[in-house]
Formats: sequence, C-alpha cells, structure tokens
Amino acid sequence: MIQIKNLVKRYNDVAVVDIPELSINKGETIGLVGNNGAGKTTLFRLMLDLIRTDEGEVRSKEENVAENDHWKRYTASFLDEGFLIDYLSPEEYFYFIGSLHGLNRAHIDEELEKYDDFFNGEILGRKKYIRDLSKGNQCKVGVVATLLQNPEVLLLDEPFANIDPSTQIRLKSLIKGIGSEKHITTIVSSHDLNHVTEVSERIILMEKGKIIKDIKTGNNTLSELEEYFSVMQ
Ligand SMILES: Nc1ncnc2c1ncn2[C@@H]1O[C@H](COP(=O)(O)OP(=O)(O)OP(=O)(O)O)[C@@H](O)[C@H]1O
Repeated sequence: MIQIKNLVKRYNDVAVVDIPELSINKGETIGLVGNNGAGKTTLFRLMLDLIRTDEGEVRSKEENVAENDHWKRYTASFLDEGFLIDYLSPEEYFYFIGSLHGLNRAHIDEELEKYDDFFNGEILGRKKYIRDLSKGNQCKVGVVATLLQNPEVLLLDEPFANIDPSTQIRLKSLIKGIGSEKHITTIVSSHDLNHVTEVSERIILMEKGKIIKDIKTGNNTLSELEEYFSVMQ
C-alpha cells in the first residue's frame, strides 16, 4: 500500500528522517514510537507531501505522493489542530469535510451518532467554535473528521496525547475496530507504549530519523519497548 524508498529529510544539514526502505501493507495497523525529535511527525509530513523530501520518495498505491493527488482521495490524517478550521463549529466542520467527499448532512448526522460516547456531550450542539474547545476536544473533532472520510489510509499523530483517560479507552476501541476491518491502513504515533502496543499489530520504532525496530506486536512487545526506552534514559 505504502512504500518508502531512500527517504531523507534534512534540516540544517542534519538528517531528521533517513529511511532506506519501508513497506506498509494494506490493512496493517502500525504504531509509530520514538523519543521526542525522533522524526515521527516529519515522516507523517513527508507521507502527506506537506514538506519536500531531500532524497527518495513515498509511494502510495505505487504512485509518488509528491507527483500526483490521487492518494488524497483515500487518505485521511490528523496531525495537529492546524488541520482543523477553527472558526467553524464542529458541526460546520464535519459538514464541510463531508461535502468534500460527496456526503450530505443527513448522512453525516447519522454517522456522528456513532461517536456519541466518544464526544461525551462536549462537541455537538454546544454552540462553540472549534477554537474555543479544549485541546482534547479539538483532537476528538480531528479524529472523527478523519473517520467520516471513510479512508483507506489513516494517519494519526499522537491522538492519545491530550485526551482524558475515558476518551483514550474509547479511542483505543475505535482504532481497534478500524484495525479489525482489514481494509484501512492505519499509522498511529504515540508516546504511550501501553496504548500503542494494544492497538497496533506492528510497531515501528524511530530514533534520530532512523527505524531502529520494526516488529510484529506480540506478548513481549511492550516489555521489549519498555526495556529499550529505559536504557535510552
Ligand atoms: N521546520 C523545521 N526546521 C528545523 N528543524 C525541524 C523542523 N521540523 C522538524 N525539525 C526537527 O526534526 C527533528 C524531528 O522532529 P519531529 O517533530 O519529526 O519529531 P517527533 O518524533 O515527531 O517528536 P515529538 O515526539 O517530540 O513530537 C527534530 O530535531 C526537530 O527539531
């Protein structure tokens, strides 16, 4: 589904992403971990063609993402609040996103009912602009907006970071549900090793721009990662 070849991104002559080869299969749920500055967000930005590569390429369905827009039709992402339109209310934003994908209001309203628990009464009908929501609630809007798009590829950067424990649990089951559908390729970055190992079938560990580990999640994965990060301290 996604192939990375000889991908290098440098800032001030330092390679912050340096991935000779990475292949992500259709339907995989991948957890992306790594300490601050490891290059996770930069990798997402390269995958979304938000920044230029210095070398190499990211291919989605065999096509270089920097050379065409086809991947935008089936790829949804939420990296940060900058992806939202903050002078809209959540409803207006969801309808807008829906309209870009040919989905009418009635359909969006029906879909939004599925996220009632996740929203916990704080998102819809509150007559607030997105900019006036808490960071955690903005994150909920961003995540649900990606899911409304019914994507084939879903990229979420630290979705657990600002949300409360109840929402984290709900988000985990949402992501697990997506993973079980097997037609959505999901990459989720997180500093929470418990959450990320629970929702992912494969873990990619980055450090200083390079992939240090690429492992299938198993019974020992959490302890393997904890050991790695404790030695890194
Ligand atoms: N626009 C930029 N200009 C200069 N350096 C940058 C820029 N964007 C990212 N970097 C650097 O690239 C490196 C990787 O940053 P990145 O944000 O990708 O890491 P990360 O793994 O997402 O970190 P975190 O876990 O803290 O979010 C860091 O050293 C960062 O300072």
